[in-house]
Amino acid sequence: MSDKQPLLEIEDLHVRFPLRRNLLGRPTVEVHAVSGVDLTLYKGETLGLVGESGCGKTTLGRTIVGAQKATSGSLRYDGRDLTALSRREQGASRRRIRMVFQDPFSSLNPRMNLRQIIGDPLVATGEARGAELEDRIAEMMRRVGLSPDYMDRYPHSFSGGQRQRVNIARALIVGPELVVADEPVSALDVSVRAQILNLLRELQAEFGLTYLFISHDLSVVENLADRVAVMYFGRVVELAETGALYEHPRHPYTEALMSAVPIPDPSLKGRQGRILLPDELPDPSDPPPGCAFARRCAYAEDRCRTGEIPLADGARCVRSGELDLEGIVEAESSRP
Ligand SMILES: Nc1ncnc2c1ncn2[C@@H]1O[C@H](COP(=O)(O)OP(=O)(O)OP(=O)(O)O)[C@@H](O)[C@H]1O
Repeated sequence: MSDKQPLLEIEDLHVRFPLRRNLLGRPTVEVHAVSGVDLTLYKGETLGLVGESGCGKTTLGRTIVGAQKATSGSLRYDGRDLTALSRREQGASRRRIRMVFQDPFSSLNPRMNLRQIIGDPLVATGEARGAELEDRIAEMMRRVGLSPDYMDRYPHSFSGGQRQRVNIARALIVGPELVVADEPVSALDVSVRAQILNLLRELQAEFGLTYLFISHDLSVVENLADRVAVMYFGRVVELAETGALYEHPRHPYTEALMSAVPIPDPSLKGRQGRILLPDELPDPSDPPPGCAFARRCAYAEDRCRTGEIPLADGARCVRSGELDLEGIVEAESSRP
C-alpha cells in the first residue's frame, strides 16, 4: 500500500430494499442488504471484499459508485460527503469512481460496437469528440490489450476475456481514481483469469488506481489484495492485512471461510481442516436477534443468541473480540 491517505470513508452505511409497503407507502418488510458498514479505502491500495453470496457485497459496491441509493450513513470521497452533493457535483465525483462488472456477456450492449461502448462515457460527459475521441478510444484499447482495428466490431465476436478488457477500457477511459471490480474474473475460464488479473495489476501501477475488489474466490483475493474485509449478513465482521487475515483469521466466520481455501503449504497454521458451516444465511428481511452468525457458529454462547451481543460484529464477538494477537495462534492450533 502506498501512502495511507484515505480516499473513501464509509460510515455506518445502511442499504435496505423495501419488499412490501403499507397504504401510506412506508416499507413494512425490508431486505437489510447492508447494515452499518464502516470501511476506509486508502489511496493506491487494493481492498478485497469477500463473503458468501447474498451478504451484500454487490449492493455495497453499487452504492459506492452511485448506482444504488444509501438508506442512511455517509460516503466521504476525498473528504467530501458524496450523499450531500448536488446532482452535478455527484456526476463529477462519480467519474472518479467506476465499476467493472462480473459478467462480460450481459454487461455489454450487444447493439453497440466497441467504439460506442468504450467511448460512451466520454460522449456522455461531452469531454471529447471527433478525432480526439477516436484517439482516446484507440489508446485505451491498446492499453487493455485490444487492437484498435476492432473498434467497429460488436461484443458477440469477442471471447469472455476480450469482453472483460472492453469493460475495463470503458471503466478507465474517463480517468477514475477508484475502481470497484465486482467479481471481474469469476465468469472467465481459469486460463484467462490470470491474464485479466495481471492487466488489472498493471493498470493499477500505471494509473495509480485504488481498487475495491469484490470476490467470493478467496485465492484470487489473497493474490491481489493488500487488505481484506470480510462481510457477513450486511456487515464487515473482520478487516485485516491480507497475510494476517489468511494466516490468523480472528472471527469464526472468517475462520470457516479460510478453512475452505486450498493451501499450497499444509504446514501453515490456521488453514487446516475444513469447517463446514451449517444452515444458510439468515433471512435478510427478518434479521435474528443477537449475532446473525450465532446459529452457524461453533463458539456461540447463549448471550450471542439473545441479543446481548449484536449482529455479527468482529470487535465484540465472544471469540474474536477476546483474542489478542499472541492468543490467536494457540487458539487456531487447538481448534477441534
Ligand atoms: N434490488 C433488490 N431488491 C431486493 N433485494 C435485493 C436487491 N438487490 C439485492 N437484494 C438482496 O440484498 C441482499 C444482498 O445482495 P447482494 O447482491 O448485495 O449480495 P452479494 O454478496 O453481492 O451476493 P452475490 O455474490 O450473489 O452477488 C440479498 O439478500 C439480495 O437478495
